[in-house]
Amino acid sequence: MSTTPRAPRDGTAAGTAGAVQVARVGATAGGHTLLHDVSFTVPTGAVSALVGPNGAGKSTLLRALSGAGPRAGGSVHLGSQDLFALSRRERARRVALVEQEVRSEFALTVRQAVALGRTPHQSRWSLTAADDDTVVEDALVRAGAAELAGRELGTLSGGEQQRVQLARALAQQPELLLLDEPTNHLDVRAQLRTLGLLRELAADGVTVLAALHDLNLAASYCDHVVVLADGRVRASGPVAPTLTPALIAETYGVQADVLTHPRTGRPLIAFSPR
Ligand SMILES: Nc1ncnc2c1ncn2[C@@H]1O[C@H](COP(=O)(O)OP(=O)(O)OP(=O)(O)O)[C@@H](O)[C@H]1O
Repeated sequence: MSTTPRAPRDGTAAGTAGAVQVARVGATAGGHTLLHDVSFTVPTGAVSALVGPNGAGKSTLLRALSGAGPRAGGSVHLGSQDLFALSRRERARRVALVEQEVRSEFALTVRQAVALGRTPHQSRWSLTAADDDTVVEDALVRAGAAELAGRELGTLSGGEQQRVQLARALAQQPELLLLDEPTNHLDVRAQLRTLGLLRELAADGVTVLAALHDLNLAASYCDHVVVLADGRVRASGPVAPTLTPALIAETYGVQADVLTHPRTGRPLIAFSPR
């Protein structure tokens, strides 16, 4: 078995079955409303970027969608499946969240940490399925973390930890992959490699939503964008018509010229202070 995702469970073709419909999702913490009736669609077969200024609510939203963080009302459907009608374990078989920080109370090797991604697929009676090791090795290779497999997690650099986090999520074989700033510790080559991998996963049928600060990375690799500000969706849709200079100015308070990349033909954003 490889980390190639499984076919959608309802038997319909990839491209429609795994789209995510987020409807009126809210979140509160510490007496503050962090998300206000957030609604948008994440298409499958494409990589979607979640962008917005610091404090916009991107991490809060990803945690709410995955069930890892608070959610106040609303619904999240993956295809026709209401994700919050599932048990936590069933949801973990379908949804993986790659967070910014690796948290572990135990001294784990990288391979052990990645193998934890298999937990939702293991039964109480037979803890390790025969093909789990293959899935873990494949995930390590695809995330560029194979050479780190024997290292202790706590000794890794930020960029190395980020690759391990991605490998753990791949080992989970999710249908929906949520990533919180998956490139923030990575050098430019590793950033492009990670975004390229996300595109491969999307082409294989995984629905991918990644919070990104780098709007040019989003414009180069993502097909769809959700723009969040002050806990509200300001815009969402295909990248080129959505990321306009006016929207960027209004959302980030900077002047932006949206050019056309001379080689790829995709949007290329040049910034200047207002
Ligand atoms: N437990 C909490 N209690 C009160 N406020 C919180 C809590 N958790 C998050 N917040 C606030 O909610 C807002 C959204 O935080 P969040 O981390 O989701 O933003 P973000 O868009 O991911 O930001 P960044 O780009 O800086 O990572 C911030 O203003 C943050 O301070």
